[in-house]
Amino acid sequence: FTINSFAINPLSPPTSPPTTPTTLFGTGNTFGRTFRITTYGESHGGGVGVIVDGAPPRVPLTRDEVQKELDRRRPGQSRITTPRNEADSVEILSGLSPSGLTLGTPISMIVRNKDQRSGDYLGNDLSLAYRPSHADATYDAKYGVRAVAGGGRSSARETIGRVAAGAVAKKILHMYSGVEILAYVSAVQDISASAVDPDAFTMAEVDSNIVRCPDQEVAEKMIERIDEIRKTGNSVGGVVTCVARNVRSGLGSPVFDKLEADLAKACMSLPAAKGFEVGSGFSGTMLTGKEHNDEFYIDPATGAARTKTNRSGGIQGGISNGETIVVKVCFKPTSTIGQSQATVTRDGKEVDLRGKGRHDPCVLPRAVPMVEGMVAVTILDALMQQRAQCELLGEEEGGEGDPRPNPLGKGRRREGFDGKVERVELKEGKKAVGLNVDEE
Ligand SMILES: C=C(O[C@@H]1CC(C(=O)O)=C[C@@H](OP(=O)(O)O)[C@H]1O)C(=O)O
Repeated sequence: FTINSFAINPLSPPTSPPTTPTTLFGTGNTFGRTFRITTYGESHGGGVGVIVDGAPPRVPLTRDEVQKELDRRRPGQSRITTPRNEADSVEILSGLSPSGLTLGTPISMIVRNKDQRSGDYLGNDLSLAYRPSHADATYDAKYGVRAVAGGGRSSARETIGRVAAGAVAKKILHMYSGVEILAYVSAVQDISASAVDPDAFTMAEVDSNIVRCPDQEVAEKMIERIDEIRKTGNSVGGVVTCVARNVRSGLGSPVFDKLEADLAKACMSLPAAKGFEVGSGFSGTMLTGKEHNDEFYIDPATGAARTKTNRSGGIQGGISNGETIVVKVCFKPTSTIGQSQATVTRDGKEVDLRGKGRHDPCVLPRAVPMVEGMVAVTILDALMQQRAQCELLGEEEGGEGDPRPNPLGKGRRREGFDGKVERVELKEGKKAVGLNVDEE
């Protein structure tokens, strides 16, 4: 039994290319190209974790830095999250020197499951019938077998590996250029926080309440709503907004690997994610081009090219432009609820099923570190590719030999800029009204 062997007859050359190992790469457990993460483990198995491959060597990394992020994600942290009580204590098994520097070799991190209660799933209705809108039915359709207890790989526990990898990526990005990746809950159902400044809110503000919304008044209303819904055995969804500050320009590879396409895949692969937006997103369709375009100007403080507004969400043409990256991810209401709903059994009978066990009435507060982690992994991967391809010969952005005459983006400064912004007239600058000049 061989999958990759390809018999080559020297007299009749092959008409199609041989199957390469990469064409088999469809199992879905790995994300990233240069900074690559592979998660593993089921919700009720021995443990869950991640292998991070491609991290640069000589980065100081402590277990506590990873644990800090996992503590923000762990279950049982408040009355509005699942009561499953896990400390989610991480062990770093490989990839670190005795003095705590990354070795450049795979970093393996594991969290052992401690508080699984498989009796919530096994030997009762949940083992026979599919939870409506959960991954139960589709996993069975795909594999013909599933980890009934706890939902296996489809459980939010899988995100432990992503958050741990995200902690490593965040650290490296911060060391590189002070990149700061922060998310918050911007909506729970129709209750939304619209006055949060993407450049100003802090992690301390986000984490100062159990729903993780930096607008305290709105946070209270969100918590009230989740409490109400929790008491009825039901669930609600909402939106996480994530910003990445101090990201340099030039990240993202046209055409299929645009930064926003990679970010969308990263975020949409989180459990319960159902929608993704960059910058103005869907609301941008209400504006005209004249209203929507982010006009450029020269920043009088730095001489760099900047945009006056940021409807692009920091990405133009699939490439970062040096402004703050802003994305939104929407999460559906948790599918496992304590109310009875119509469904079917594995052997094709119609039944009513009521969810059992311990579940989040709203996944949003715990989704915050998950989104941050995935955004960090994606941006670091794009940064490493940029350095590998476009700056291989040393022309680092803003460094010696940089071929770009004027730097782009908020964190940049034009060499020798004297604070005087020059203004010139282009030949046809004022004339053009309407796109089709021939019609005039
Ligand atoms: C435990 C976590 O979330 C779990 C996600 C989840 C699901 O169906 O996705 C079901 C629950 O698991 P269990 O039934 O084993 O208690 C949640 O508690 C976690 O994220 O760490």
